[in-house]
Amino acid sequence: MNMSLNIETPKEASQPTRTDRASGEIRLPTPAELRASLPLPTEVRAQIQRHRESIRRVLHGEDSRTIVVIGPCSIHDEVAALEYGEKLKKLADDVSDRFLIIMRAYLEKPRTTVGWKGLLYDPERTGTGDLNEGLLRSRRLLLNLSDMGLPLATEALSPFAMDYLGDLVSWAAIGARTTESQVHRELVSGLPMPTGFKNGTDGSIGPAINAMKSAAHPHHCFGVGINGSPAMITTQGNPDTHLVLRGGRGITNYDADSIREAMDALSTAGVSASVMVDCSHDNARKQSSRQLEIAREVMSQKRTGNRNIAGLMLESFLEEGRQNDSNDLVYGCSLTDPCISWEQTEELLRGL
Ligand SMILES: O=C[C@H](O)[C@H](O)COP(=O)(O)O
Ligand SMILES: C=C(OP(=O)(O)O)C(=O)O
Repeated sequence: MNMSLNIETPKEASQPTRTDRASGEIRLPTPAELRASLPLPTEVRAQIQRHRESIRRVLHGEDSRTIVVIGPCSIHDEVAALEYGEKLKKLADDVSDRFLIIMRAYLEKPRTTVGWKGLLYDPERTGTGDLNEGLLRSRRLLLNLSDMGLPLATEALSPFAMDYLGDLVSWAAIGARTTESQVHRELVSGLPMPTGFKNGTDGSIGPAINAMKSAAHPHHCFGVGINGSPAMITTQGNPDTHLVLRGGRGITNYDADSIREAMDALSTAGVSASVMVDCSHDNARKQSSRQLEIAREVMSQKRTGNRNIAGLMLESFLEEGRQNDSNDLVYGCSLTDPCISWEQTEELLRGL
C-alpha cells in the first residue's frame, strides 16, 4: 500500500490562519542572515574549535585541570559584561595551569513562572520584548567577548537560539527545567560543543542521565534550516555530555556521598562519569557567598582522589549579590540570582 501523503501546496500565499492565542508575528532574520551581518572571523572560529577540544580533553580525563564555568547569572548590561570579561581573561591566563576558565555568557533565562527572560528576548527590559534587537546585541556581545580569547558558556534554552549564536559558544548547559525535555535532548544531539545536563529542580539525577543517553544518539527532528525554512534536521549524537549537580528542592548534592552516588549511577548507565558541581542554585540556597565554601569543599574532594570531578560552576559578577530592576541600578550587580563579587572571585580562584 502506498502510504505517502499527497499534500497540495497552495499556489498563492494564503492569509495567516492562526486560530490559537498567539496574537503577534514579527519577522526575524534567518540564522544565515544574522551570521552574515555579524560574521565570525576565521581566526576566532579556529580559537573556538580549540576551546571545545580543550574542554573535551578535561571531560574525558586527558587533561587533569578543572573546568570553571563562571560569570554573571544573566547579562543585562553589555558594558559591565565586557569589563568582567577583561578581568576574567587576565585571571584565566594566570591560573591556566590548574583551571580551564569559561565565561558564563547567559543570554536566555528560564523562569520558574514569569520574569525577565534575558538580553536575547528583552534587551531593554521593557517587558514588550524585542528579539530582533536581542539577537543583534547578543551576537555582537559574544563576538566581542570571543575576541578577548575567552571560551564562552551559555544555556541552550530556545531550540532556535543556538542556530543564531551557537558558533560562538564553547560549552552549553541544559538547565534543570529542561533536562527532561525531548526537544532539548534532540537539540544537544546536534550541538558541536560539550554540553552539561543539570539535575532536575527536584534534585533527581535520573532525567539528566537519561538525557545524556538520548543526546548521544542521532535523532530526526523538527527544526529551522539555516535559510529560515522549516526542515527535518538529522543530528549525529553528542559524545561530550556530562552531568551538572546543582542541588534541588532545597537539598544540596555537592558532598562526597552525593557525588559518589551520582558517579555510580552514571557508570551503571554506561555514560560519562564526569561531573561538574554547580556551586550556586539549590546548592548555595541562593546565598552567593556559600559558593565559596562549596567550591573549596569540592576541590578538596578532587585533590583527595575524586578524579571524575571535571568542573565547577560559579555565579560571579563585578559586585556581590543581586538587585531588583529599577531606574537606579548598581553597575555590575546581577538582576537575577545573587553572584559573588569580583574580589571574592579572584581570591577564590587564586587560592584554590
Ligand atoms: O539562574 C537563574 C534562576 O535560578 C532561574 O532563571 C530561575 O529563576 P526564577 O525562579 O527567579 O524564575
Ligand atoms: C538557570 C540556571 O540554572 P538551573 O537550570 O540549574 O536553575 C543557570 O545556571 O543560570
